[in-house]
Amino acid sequence: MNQTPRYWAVIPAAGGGTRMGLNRPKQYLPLRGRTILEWSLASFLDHDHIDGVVLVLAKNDQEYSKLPIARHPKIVTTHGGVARADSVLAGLEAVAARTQGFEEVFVMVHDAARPCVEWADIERLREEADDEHGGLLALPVTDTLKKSKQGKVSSTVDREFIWRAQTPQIFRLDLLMSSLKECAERGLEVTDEASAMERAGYTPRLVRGRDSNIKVTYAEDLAVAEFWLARQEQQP
Ligand SMILES: Nc1ccn([C@@H]2O[C@H](COP(=O)(O)OP(=O)(O)OP(=O)(O)O)[C@@H](O)[C@H]2O)c(=O)n1
Ligand SMILES: C[C@](O)(CO)[C@H](O)COP(=O)(O)O
Repeated sequence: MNQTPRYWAVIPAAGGGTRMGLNRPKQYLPLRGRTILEWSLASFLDHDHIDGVVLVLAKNDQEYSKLPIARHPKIVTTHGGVARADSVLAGLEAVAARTQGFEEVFVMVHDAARPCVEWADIERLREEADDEHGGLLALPVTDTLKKSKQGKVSSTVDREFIWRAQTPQIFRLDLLMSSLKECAERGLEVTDEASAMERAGYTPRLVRGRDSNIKVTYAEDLAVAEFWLARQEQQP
């Protein structure tokens, strides 16, 4: 049994991007000379500690094979499912098939729709959160939070302990797989990996991320992503 920890990335890219309101999945939209997907993959492909990247594509994906990145030796593809969690689980199974014989495998799950993630943040997350609890990039909220009832405020939420979850999220492969499978078996919907780990009793570490690591969800997010990428290019 090889005892050196190994690191893989899983990039779920099987969504349809319905909230963008366009007729193609948002991960293939152009942004500063590349697709959103290529930006989201870039820092993982450049990362020496990451052995491989599993890219999870929709079964009917027509676009990935046309990209130059499709020939990248570090990328393996597989097919996703109906919900994001199904796609992530498919990606984890592909990692498991390629890492047999390694005692400790960590996996970083990162949305294909977060193109502005920075290499340094991926590395900080890897260093700070590689125990059995894992961790995620996240940011404390800065707005006052209201709970609504029929369009009116029912209460104000104490924001002191509220953080916004981002990706990447890092977990031990075996623990994340079993946690996600358990949620699926119990019919529990989870919108990120940390939720599945929390339900299994773990306490993932919150590693401070950046405002720039946005998830491109609505059409207006494209200009924001463009702004952050331009700014990153200007930095030394
Ligand atoms: N069945 C799914 C659903 C989502 N995703 C991926 O999960 C990430 C975050 O999901 P989201 O922003 O919700 O993307 P979409 O599902 O594409 O968007 P929408 O909900 O607007 O349709 C994206 O990279 C998306 O491709 C996936 O791999 N498989
Ligand atoms: C995983 C995630 O990006 C963390 O903020 C988010 O939960 C994905 O949510 P979506 O509803 O699939 O866009």
